[in-house]
Amino acid sequence: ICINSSHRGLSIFLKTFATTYCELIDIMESSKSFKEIGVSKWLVEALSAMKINQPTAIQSACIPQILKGRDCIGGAKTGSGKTIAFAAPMLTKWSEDPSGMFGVVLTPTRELAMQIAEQFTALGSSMNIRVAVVVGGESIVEQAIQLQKKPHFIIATPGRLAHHITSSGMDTVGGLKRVRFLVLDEADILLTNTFTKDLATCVSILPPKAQRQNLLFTATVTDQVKMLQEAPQVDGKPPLFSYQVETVDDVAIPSTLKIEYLLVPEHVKEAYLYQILTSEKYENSTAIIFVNRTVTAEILRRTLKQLEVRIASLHSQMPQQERTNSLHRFRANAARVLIATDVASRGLDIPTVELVINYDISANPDTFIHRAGRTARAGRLGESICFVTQRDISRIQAIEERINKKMTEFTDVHDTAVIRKALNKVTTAKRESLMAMEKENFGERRKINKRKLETKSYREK
Ligand SMILES: Nc1ncnc2c1ncn2[C@@H]1O[C@H](COP(=O)(O)OP(=O)(O)OP(=O)(O)O)[C@@H](O)[C@H]1O
Repeated sequence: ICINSSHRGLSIFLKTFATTYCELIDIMESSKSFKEIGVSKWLVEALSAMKINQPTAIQSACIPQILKGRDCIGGAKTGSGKTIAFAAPMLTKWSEDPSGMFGVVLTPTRELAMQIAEQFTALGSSMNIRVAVVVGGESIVEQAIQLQKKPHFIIATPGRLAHHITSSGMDTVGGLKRVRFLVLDEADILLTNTFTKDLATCVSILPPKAQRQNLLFTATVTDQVKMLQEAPQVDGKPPLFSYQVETVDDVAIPSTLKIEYLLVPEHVKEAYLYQILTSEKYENSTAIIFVNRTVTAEILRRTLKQLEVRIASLHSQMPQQERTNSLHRFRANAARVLIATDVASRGLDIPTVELVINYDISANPDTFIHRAGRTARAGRLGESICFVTQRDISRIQAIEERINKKMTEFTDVHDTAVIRKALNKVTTAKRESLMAMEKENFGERRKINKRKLETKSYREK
Protein backbone atom coordinates (compact mmCIF):
# COMPACT_ATOMS: atom_id res chain seq x y z
CA ILE A 1 0.00 0.00 0.00
CA CYS A 2 1.54 3.34 -1.06
CA ILE A 3 1.04 5.83 1.77
CA ASN A 4 1.04 9.48 0.72
CA SER A 5 3.92 11.35 2.45
CA SER A 6 1.77 14.36 3.45
CA HIS A 7 0.00 14.15 6.82
CA ARG A 8 -3.33 15.11 5.22
CA GLY A 9 -3.00 12.38 2.62
CA LEU A 10 -2.19 9.87 5.35
CA SER A 11 -5.18 10.89 7.48
CA ILE A 12 -7.55 10.70 4.49
CA PHE A 13 -6.17 7.31 3.59
CA LEU A 14 -6.47 5.95 7.13
CA LYS A 15 -9.99 7.38 7.52
CA THR A 16 -11.11 5.79 4.26
CA PHE A 17 -9.45 2.48 5.19
CA ALA A 18 -11.05 2.56 8.67
CA THR A 19 -14.52 3.38 7.25
CA THR A 20 -14.24 0.55 4.76
CA TYR A 21 -12.97 -1.72 7.54
CA CYS A 22 -15.95 -0.81 9.76
CA GLU A 23 -18.38 -1.35 6.91
CA LEU A 24 -16.61 -4.62 6.19
CA ILE A 25 -17.08 -5.65 9.82
CA ASP A 26 -20.74 -4.67 9.56
CA ILE A 27 -21.10 -6.85 6.48
CA MET A 28 -19.22 -9.73 8.13
CA GLU A 29 -21.37 -9.39 11.28
CA SER A 30 -24.48 -9.30 9.18
CA SER A 31 -23.23 -12.24 7.11
CA LYS A 32 -25.07 -14.61 9.49
CA SER A 33 -28.49 -15.72 8.25
CA PHE A 34 -31.77 -15.02 10.06
CA LYS A 35 -31.88 -18.71 11.03
CA GLU A 36 -28.38 -18.52 12.54
CA ILE A 37 -29.36 -15.54 14.69
CA GLY A 38 -32.34 -17.45 16.11
CA VAL A 39 -35.35 -16.39 14.01
CA SER A 40 -38.09 -19.08 13.79
CA LYS A 41 -38.18 -21.21 10.66
CA TRP A 42 -41.71 -20.12 9.72
CA LEU A 43 -40.60 -16.45 9.99
CA VAL A 44 -37.41 -17.04 7.96
CA GLU A 45 -39.69 -18.38 5.21
CA ALA A 46 -42.03 -15.37 5.49
CA LEU A 47 -39.05 -12.99 5.25
CA SER A 48 -37.66 -14.92 2.32
CA ALA A 49 -41.01 -14.60 0.52
CA MET A 50 -40.50 -10.83 0.87
CA LYS A 51 -37.01 -11.19 -0.64
CA ILE A 52 -35.51 -10.37 2.76
CA ASN A 53 -32.78 -12.98 3.21
CA GLN A 54 -29.78 -11.34 4.86
CA PRO A 55 -30.10 -9.47 8.21
CA THR A 56 -28.86 -5.88 8.26
CA ALA A 57 -26.25 -4.81 10.84
CA ILE A 58 -28.80 -3.65 13.42
CA GLN A 59 -30.86 -6.81 12.95
CA SER A 60 -27.80 -9.06 13.36
CA ALA A 61 -26.81 -7.18 16.50
CA CYS A 62 -30.20 -6.79 18.21
CA ILE A 63 -32.26 -9.89 17.32
CA PRO A 64 -30.09 -12.47 19.20
CA GLN A 65 -29.90 -10.24 22.29
CA ILE A 66 -33.65 -9.64 22.38
CA LEU A 67 -34.21 -13.40 22.02
CA LYS A 68 -32.03 -13.82 25.14
CA GLY A 69 -34.59 -11.74 27.06
CA ARG A 70 -32.64 -8.48 27.17
CA ASP A 71 -34.11 -4.98 26.92
CA CYS A 72 -32.68 -3.23 23.88
CA ILE A 73 -31.98 0.30 22.68
CA GLY A 74 -31.13 0.30 18.97
CA GLY A 75 -29.84 3.34 17.06
CA ALA A 76 -29.28 3.04 13.32
CA LYS A 77 -29.61 5.19 10.23
CA THR A 78 -32.90 5.71 8.45
CA GLY A 79 -33.89 2.84 6.22
CA SER A 80 -31.62 0.31 7.95
CA GLY A 81 -34.33 -2.18 8.95
CA LYS A 82 -35.17 -1.21 12.53
CA THR A 83 -38.78 -2.43 12.19
CA ILE A 84 -37.74 -6.03 11.52
CA ALA A 85 -35.05 -5.69 14.22
CA PHE A 86 -37.89 -5.57 16.78
CA ALA A 87 -40.63 -7.42 14.89
CA ALA A 88 -38.61 -10.60 14.19
CA PRO A 89 -37.67 -11.47 17.80
CA MET A 90 -41.16 -10.57 19.07
CA LEU A 91 -42.84 -12.76 16.45
CA THR A 92 -40.37 -15.58 17.14
CA LYS A 93 -41.09 -15.52 20.90
CA TRP A 94 -44.84 -15.10 20.30
CA SER A 95 -45.01 -18.16 18.02
CA GLU A 96 -43.68 -20.33 20.88
CA ASP A 97 -46.98 -19.62 22.72
CA PRO A 98 -49.33 -17.50 20.52
CA SER A 99 -51.21 -15.77 23.36
CA GLY A 100 -53.36 -12.64 23.08
CA MET A 101 -52.08 -9.14 23.90
CA PHE A 102 -48.45 -10.31 23.50
CA GLY A 103 -46.85 -7.07 22.38
CA VAL A 104 -47.53 -3.33 22.20
CA VAL A 105 -45.74 -1.09 19.69
CA LEU A 106 -46.04 2.67 20.22
CA THR A 107 -45.14 5.07 17.41
CA PRO A 108 -45.70 8.83 16.99
CA THR A 109 -47.94 8.99 13.91
CA ARG A 110 -51.05 7.23 12.60
CA GLU A 111 -49.51 6.42 9.21
CA LEU A 112 -46.48 4.84 10.87
CA ALA A 113 -48.72 2.71 13.09
CA MET A 114 -50.67 1.53 10.04
CA GLN A 115 -47.42 0.75 8.18
CA ILE A 116 -45.98 -1.27 11.10
CA ALA A 117 -49.29 -3.12 11.53
CA GLU A 118 -49.22 -4.05 7.82
CA GLN A 119 -45.70 -5.45 8.26
CA PHE A 120 -46.69 -7.52 11.34
CA THR A 121 -49.79 -8.79 9.53
CA ALA A 122 -47.79 -9.71 6.42
CA LEU A 123 -45.02 -11.43 8.39
CA GLY A 124 -47.47 -13.32 10.65
CA SER A 125 -50.10 -14.23 8.04
CA SER A 126 -49.13 -17.94 8.03
CA MET A 127 -49.70 -18.02 11.81
CA ASN A 128 -53.15 -16.35 11.68
CA ILE A 129 -51.82 -13.37 13.58
CA ARG A 130 -54.30 -10.81 14.93
CA VAL A 131 -53.05 -7.21 14.88
CA ALA A 132 -55.03 -4.19 16.15
CA VAL A 133 -54.30 -0.63 15.01
CA VAL A 134 -55.24 1.91 17.70
CA VAL A 135 -54.82 5.44 16.34
CA GLY A 136 -56.64 8.77 16.28
CA GLY A 137 -58.94 9.70 13.42
CA GLU A 138 -60.48 6.22 13.33
CA SER A 139 -63.56 4.83 15.13
CA ILE A 140 -63.02 4.43 18.87
CA VAL A 141 -65.92 1.96 19.07
CA GLU A 142 -64.48 -0.32 16.38
CA GLN A 143 -61.08 -0.20 18.09
CA ALA A 144 -62.66 -1.16 21.44
CA ILE A 145 -64.35 -4.16 19.77
CA GLN A 146 -60.99 -5.20 18.26
CA LEU A 147 -59.23 -4.87 21.64
CA GLN A 148 -61.92 -7.01 23.34
CA LYS A 149 -60.95 -9.82 20.94
CA LYS A 150 -57.46 -9.83 22.56
CA PRO A 151 -55.32 -9.21 19.44
CA HIS A 152 -51.79 -10.66 19.59
CA PHE A 153 -50.18 -7.28 18.82
CA ILE A 154 -51.42 -3.72 19.34
CA ILE A 155 -49.80 -1.04 17.17
CA ALA A 156 -50.81 2.35 18.53
CA THR A 157 -50.22 6.05 18.82
CA PRO A 158 -49.90 6.91 22.55
CA GLY A 159 -52.80 9.38 22.64
CA ARG A 160 -55.48 7.03 21.39
CA LEU A 161 -54.30 4.01 23.41
CA ALA A 162 -54.22 6.22 26.54
CA HIS A 163 -57.80 7.27 25.77
CA HIS A 164 -58.92 3.62 25.68
CA ILE A 165 -57.08 2.90 28.94
CA THR A 166 -58.78 5.80 30.73
CA SER A 167 -62.21 5.49 29.08
CA SER A 168 -62.88 1.92 27.94
CA GLY A 169 -63.70 -0.81 30.47
CA MET A 170 -61.27 -3.46 31.67
CA ASP A 171 -63.01 -5.93 29.33
CA THR A 172 -61.43 -3.84 26.56
CA VAL A 173 -57.95 -3.11 27.91
CA GLY A 174 -57.56 -5.59 30.76
CA GLY A 175 -55.52 -7.94 28.58
CA LEU A 176 -52.73 -5.32 28.47
CA LYS A 177 -51.74 -6.46 31.95
CA ARG A 178 -50.25 -9.59 30.37
CA VAL A 179 -48.19 -7.87 27.65
CA ARG A 180 -44.69 -9.37 27.23
CA PHE A 181 -43.12 -6.69 24.98
CA LEU A 182 -43.30 -2.89 24.79
CA VAL A 183 -41.68 -1.19 21.78
CA LEU A 184 -41.06 2.55 21.42
CA ASP A 185 -40.51 3.12 17.70
CA GLU A 186 -39.01 6.56 16.88
CA ALA A 187 -38.19 6.53 20.60
CA ASP A 188 -36.54 9.96 20.69
CA ILE A 189 -39.83 11.63 19.73
CA LEU A 190 -41.92 9.50 22.12
CA LEU A 191 -39.60 10.54 24.98
CA THR A 192 -40.24 14.26 24.40
CA ASN A 193 -42.70 16.31 26.49
CA THR A 194 -45.34 16.04 23.75
CA PHE A 195 -45.94 12.39 24.65
CA THR A 196 -45.02 12.28 28.36
CA LYS A 197 -48.58 12.17 29.77
CA ASP A 198 -50.01 9.69 27.27
CA LEU A 199 -46.91 7.46 27.46
CA ALA A 200 -47.22 7.32 31.27
CA THR A 201 -50.89 6.32 30.94
CA CYS A 202 -50.04 3.56 28.44
CA VAL A 203 -47.23 2.18 30.62
CA SER A 204 -49.38 2.32 33.78
CA ILE A 205 -51.55 -0.63 32.73
CA LEU A 206 -48.67 -2.80 31.47
CA PRO A 207 -46.80 -5.28 33.71
CA PRO A 208 -43.94 -3.73 35.75
CA LYS A 209 -40.79 -2.93 33.70
CA ALA A 210 -38.98 -5.99 35.10
CA GLN A 211 -41.73 -8.33 33.86
CA ARG A 212 -41.75 -7.20 30.25
CA GLN A 213 -39.10 -6.64 27.59
CA ASN A 214 -38.63 -3.00 26.55
CA LEU A 215 -37.31 -2.22 23.08
CA LEU A 216 -36.49 1.31 21.89
CA PHE A 217 -35.44 2.13 18.33
CA THR A 218 -34.54 5.39 16.59
CA ALA A 219 -32.33 6.91 13.89
CA THR A 220 -31.46 9.88 16.14
CA VAL A 221 -30.14 9.04 19.61
CA THR A 222 -31.00 12.10 21.71
CA ASP A 223 -30.03 12.91 25.32
CA GLN A 224 -33.30 11.40 26.60
CA VAL A 225 -32.48 8.12 24.85
CA LYS A 226 -28.90 8.23 26.16
CA MET A 227 -30.24 8.68 29.72
CA LEU A 228 -32.12 5.40 29.35
CA GLN A 229 -28.97 3.72 28.03
CA GLU A 230 -27.18 4.75 31.21
CA ALA A 231 -30.09 4.03 33.60
CA PRO A 232 -29.41 1.08 36.01
CA GLN A 233 -31.12 -2.15 34.98
CA VAL A 234 -33.86 -3.51 37.26
CA ASP A 235 -32.58 -6.29 39.59
CA GLY A 236 -32.93 -9.79 38.26
CA LYS A 237 -33.15 -8.69 34.62
CA PRO A 238 -30.42 -9.48 32.08
CA PRO A 239 -28.38 -6.34 31.31
CA LEU A 240 -29.76 -3.84 28.78
CA PHE A 241 -28.36 -4.30 25.27
CA SER A 242 -27.55 -1.02 23.60
CA TYR A 243 -26.51 -0.84 19.96
CA GLN A 244 -25.64 2.16 17.88
CA VAL A 245 -24.21 2.03 14.38
CA GLU A 246 -20.78 3.63 14.75
CA THR A 247 -18.71 4.42 11.71
CA VAL A 248 -15.39 6.14 11.69
CA ASP A 249 -16.78 9.42 10.38
CA ASP A 250 -20.03 8.96 12.34
CA VAL A 251 -22.02 10.40 9.42
CA ALA A 252 -25.67 10.26 10.48
CA ILE A 253 -27.10 9.67 7.01
CA PRO A 254 -26.93 6.68 4.65
CA SER A 255 -23.84 6.64 2.40
CA THR A 256 -26.13 6.23 -0.65
CA LEU A 257 -27.90 9.55 0.06
CA LYS A 258 -26.71 12.57 -1.96
CA ILE A 259 -27.39 15.83 -0.09
CA GLU A 260 -27.46 19.18 -1.91
CA TYR A 261 -28.54 22.78 -1.41
CA LEU A 262 -29.97 25.36 -3.82
CA LEU A 263 -29.94 29.08 -3.03
CA VAL A 264 -33.46 30.32 -3.90
CA PRO A 265 -35.05 33.79 -3.60
CA GLU A 266 -37.98 33.45 -1.12
CA HIS A 267 -40.61 34.95 -3.44
CA VAL A 268 -40.02 32.51 -6.32
CA LYS A 269 -39.59 29.19 -4.48
CA GLU A 270 -42.68 27.71 -6.17
CA ALA A 271 -41.24 28.42 -9.63
CA TYR A 272 -37.96 26.70 -8.77
CA LEU A 273 -39.85 23.71 -7.39
CA TYR A 274 -41.97 23.45 -10.55
CA GLN A 275 -38.88 23.85 -12.75
CA ILE A 276 -37.10 20.95 -11.01
CA LEU A 277 -40.13 18.63 -10.90
CA THR A 278 -40.81 19.12 -14.63
CA SER A 279 -37.19 19.12 -15.80
CA GLU A 280 -36.00 16.28 -18.03
CA LYS A 281 -33.92 14.77 -15.22
CA TYR A 282 -36.74 14.68 -12.61
CA GLU A 283 -40.01 14.68 -14.58
CA ASN A 284 -40.50 10.97 -13.82
CA SER A 285 -38.99 10.96 -10.31
CA THR A 286 -41.09 10.02 -7.31
CA ALA A 287 -40.59 12.83 -4.83
CA ILE A 288 -41.62 14.01 -1.37
CA ILE A 289 -41.65 17.78 -0.80
CA PHE A 290 -41.42 18.74 2.90
CA VAL A 291 -42.89 22.04 4.13
CA ASN A 292 -43.11 23.44 7.67
CA ARG A 293 -46.77 24.55 7.64
CA THR A 294 -50.06 22.98 6.57
CA VAL A 295 -51.14 26.14 4.72
CA THR A 296 -47.95 25.96 2.59
CA ALA A 297 -48.77 22.33 1.80
CA GLU A 298 -52.27 23.33 0.65
CA ILE A 299 -51.05 26.23 -1.50
CA LEU A 300 -48.42 24.05 -3.18
CA ARG A 301 -50.84 21.15 -3.68
CA ARG A 302 -53.37 23.36 -5.45
CA THR A 303 -50.75 25.25 -7.47
CA LEU A 304 -48.96 22.13 -8.73
CA LYS A 305 -52.27 20.34 -9.40
CA GLN A 306 -53.32 23.29 -11.55
CA LEU A 307 -50.02 22.88 -13.42
CA GLU A 308 -50.89 19.20 -14.05
CA VAL A 309 -48.35 17.65 -11.72
CA ARG A 310 -49.69 14.34 -10.31
CA ILE A 311 -49.77 15.51 -6.70
CA ALA A 312 -51.04 14.41 -3.27
CA SER A 313 -50.64 16.01 0.13
CA LEU A 314 -50.34 14.75 3.71
CA HIS A 315 -50.67 16.99 6.74
CA SER A 316 -52.33 17.05 10.15
CA GLN A 317 -55.24 19.33 9.14
CA MET A 318 -56.59 16.74 6.70
CA PRO A 319 -59.36 14.32 7.78
CA GLN A 320 -57.85 10.87 8.44
CA GLN A 321 -59.55 9.26 5.46
CA GLU A 322 -58.04 11.89 3.13
CA ARG A 323 -54.61 11.30 4.71
CA THR A 324 -54.92 7.54 4.17
CA ASN A 325 -56.13 8.00 0.57
CA SER A 326 -53.27 10.39 -0.18
CA LEU A 327 -50.67 7.93 1.06
CA HIS A 328 -52.27 5.06 -0.85
CA ARG A 329 -52.26 7.15 -4.08
CA PHE A 330 -48.60 8.03 -3.56
CA ARG A 331 -47.56 4.44 -2.75
CA ALA A 332 -49.41 3.24 -5.86
CA ASN A 333 -47.73 5.99 -7.94
CA ALA A 334 -51.14 7.43 -8.86
CA ALA A 335 -49.55 10.57 -7.45
CA ARG A 336 -45.85 11.12 -8.35
CA VAL A 337 -45.25 13.92 -5.84
CA LEU A 338 -46.28 14.07 -2.17
CA ILE A 339 -46.38 17.45 -0.42
CA ALA A 340 -46.02 16.74 3.31
CA THR A 341 -45.45 18.31 6.69
CA ASP A 342 -43.49 16.43 9.35
CA VAL A 343 -46.38 14.04 9.95
CA ALA A 344 -44.67 12.14 7.11
CA SER A 345 -41.03 12.79 8.02
CA ARG A 346 -40.43 9.67 10.11
CA GLY A 347 -40.48 5.99 9.41
CA LEU A 348 -42.66 5.99 6.30
CA ASP A 349 -41.21 3.34 4.05
CA ILE A 350 -41.97 3.94 0.36
CA PRO A 351 -39.18 2.21 -1.57
CA THR A 352 -39.83 4.11 -4.79
CA VAL A 353 -39.04 7.56 -3.38
CA GLU A 354 -36.01 8.85 -5.30
CA LEU A 355 -36.00 12.53 -4.35
CA VAL A 356 -36.72 14.51 -1.17
CA ILE A 357 -36.95 18.30 -1.43
CA ASN A 358 -36.83 20.36 1.76
CA TYR A 359 -38.91 23.26 0.42
CA ASP A 360 -38.74 24.73 3.95
CA ILE A 361 -35.81 24.00 6.26
CA SER A 362 -36.60 22.60 9.70
CA ALA A 363 -35.19 24.30 12.80
CA ASN A 364 -34.32 20.85 14.18
CA PRO A 365 -31.37 19.11 12.43
CA ASP A 366 -32.71 15.70 13.51
CA THR A 367 -35.85 16.43 11.48
CA PHE A 368 -33.65 16.88 8.40
CA ILE A 369 -32.18 13.38 8.99
CA HIS A 370 -35.62 11.79 9.14
CA ARG A 371 -37.02 13.77 6.19
CA ALA A 372 -34.03 12.98 3.94
CA GLY A 373 -34.23 9.37 5.17
CA ARG A 374 -37.49 8.84 3.27
CA THR A 375 -35.22 8.09 0.33
CA ALA A 376 -31.97 6.07 -0.01
CA ARG A 377 -33.50 3.23 2.06
CA ALA A 378 -32.23 -0.34 2.34
CA GLY A 379 -29.08 0.52 0.42
CA ARG A 380 -30.85 2.18 -2.51
CA LEU A 381 -29.64 5.49 -3.97
CA GLY A 382 -31.48 8.71 -3.15
CA GLU A 383 -31.17 12.49 -3.41
CA SER A 384 -32.10 15.27 -1.01
CA ILE A 385 -32.22 18.96 -2.06
CA CYS A 386 -32.62 21.84 0.41
CA PHE A 387 -34.13 25.13 -0.80
CA VAL A 388 -32.05 27.74 1.04
CA THR A 389 -33.16 31.37 1.35
CA GLN A 390 -31.09 34.04 3.09
CA ARG A 391 -32.94 33.25 6.33
CA ASP A 392 -31.93 29.57 6.29
CA ILE A 393 -28.12 29.80 6.30
CA SER A 394 -27.70 29.15 10.04
CA ARG A 395 -30.11 26.20 9.90
CA ILE A 396 -28.12 24.62 7.05
CA GLN A 397 -24.92 25.06 9.03
CA ALA A 398 -26.55 23.37 12.06
CA ILE A 399 -27.64 20.45 9.85
CA GLU A 400 -24.16 20.01 8.33
CA GLU A 401 -22.68 19.99 11.80
CA ARG A 402 -25.27 17.45 13.06
CA ILE A 403 -24.80 15.04 10.13
CA ASN A 404 -21.05 15.66 10.03
CA LYS A 405 -21.13 16.17 6.26
CA LYS A 406 -21.11 19.18 3.90
CA MET A 407 -23.89 19.60 1.34
CA THR A 408 -22.92 20.12 -2.28
CA GLU A 409 -24.50 22.80 -4.48
CA PHE A 410 -27.38 21.66 -6.69
CA THR A 411 -26.54 22.89 -10.20
CA ASP A 412 -29.22 21.26 -12.36
CA VAL A 413 -31.41 24.37 -12.51
CA HIS A 414 -30.59 27.83 -13.89
CA ASP A 415 -32.21 31.13 -12.95
CA THR A 416 -32.79 32.16 -16.56
CA ALA A 417 -34.62 28.92 -17.29
CA VAL A 418 -36.79 29.45 -14.21
CA ILE A 419 -37.58 33.01 -15.14
CA ARG A 420 -38.26 32.26 -18.76
CA LYS A 421 -40.19 29.03 -18.49
CA ALA A 422 -41.82 28.72 -15.13
CA LEU A 423 -42.31 32.02 -13.34
CA ASN A 424 -45.34 33.39 -15.18
CA LYS A 425 -47.42 30.21 -15.28
CA VAL A 426 -46.56 29.34 -11.68
CA THR A 427 -47.39 32.83 -10.44
CA THR A 428 -50.77 32.70 -12.20
CA ALA A 429 -51.56 29.21 -10.83
CA LYS A 430 -50.58 30.28 -7.30
CA ARG A 431 -52.73 33.41 -7.44
CA GLU A 432 -55.77 31.38 -8.54
CA SER A 433 -55.10 28.83 -5.77
CA LEU A 434 -54.93 31.54 -3.12
CA MET A 435 -58.20 33.06 -4.33
CA ALA A 436 -59.92 29.66 -4.23
CA MET A 437 -58.63 29.04 -0.69
CA GLU A 438 -59.87 32.44 0.42
CA LYS A 439 -63.30 31.75 -1.07
CA GLU A 440 -63.43 28.44 0.79
CA ASN A 441 -62.17 30.06 3.99
CA PHE A 442 -59.39 27.43 4.10
CA GLY A 443 -58.05 28.73 7.38
CA GLU A 444 -61.55 29.02 8.87
CA ARG A 445 -62.44 25.61 7.45
CA ARG A 446 -59.44 24.24 9.32
CA LYS A 447 -60.82 25.69 12.59
CA ILE A 448 -64.33 24.42 11.75
CA ASN A 449 -62.92 20.92 11.07
CA LYS A 450 -61.04 21.04 14.38
CA ARG A 451 -64.23 21.99 16.26
CA LYS A 452 -66.14 19.22 14.45
CA LEU A 453 -63.55 16.60 15.40
CA GLU A 454 -63.58 17.74 19.04
CA THR A 455 -67.40 17.49 19.16
CA LYS A 456 -67.35 14.08 17.46
CA SER A 457 -64.77 12.59 19.82
CA TYR A 458 -66.57 14.14 22.84
CA ARG A 459 -69.84 12.46 21.76
CA GLU A 460 -68.01 9.12 21.24
CA LYS A 461 -66.52 9.36 24.74
N1 LIG B 1 -32.59 -7.52 6.10
C1 LIG B 1 -33.14 -6.77 5.11
N2 LIG B 1 -32.79 -6.96 3.82
C2 LIG B 1 -33.37 -6.22 2.84
N3 LIG B 1 -34.31 -5.25 3.05
C3 LIG B 1 -34.67 -5.04 4.34
C4 LIG B 1 -34.12 -5.77 5.42
N4 LIG B 1 -34.69 -5.33 6.57
C5 LIG B 1 -35.57 -4.36 6.22
N5 LIG B 1 -35.55 -4.19 4.88
C6 LIG B 1 -36.34 -3.21 4.10
O1 LIG B 1 -35.71 -1.94 4.29
C7 LIG B 1 -36.69 -0.90 4.26
C8 LIG B 1 -36.50 -0.01 5.48
O2 LIG B 1 -36.84 -0.76 6.63
P1 LIG B 1 -37.43 0.03 7.91
O3 LIG B 1 -38.59 0.86 7.48
O4 LIG B 1 -37.60 -0.94 9.02
O5 LIG B 1 -36.19 1.01 8.20
P2 LIG B 1 -35.98 1.91 9.50
O6 LIG B 1 -34.58 1.72 9.94
O7 LIG B 1 -37.09 1.67 10.46
O8 LIG B 1 -36.13 3.36 8.85
P3 LIG B 1 -36.60 4.73 9.59
O9 LIG B 1 -35.45 5.15 10.48
O10 LIG B 1 -36.84 5.66 8.47
O11 LIG B 1 -37.84 4.38 10.37
C9 LIG B 1 -38.05 -1.60 4.23
O12 LIG B 1 -38.54 -1.58 2.91
C10 LIG B 1 -37.75 -3.03 4.63
O13 LIG B 1 -38.63 -3.96 4.04
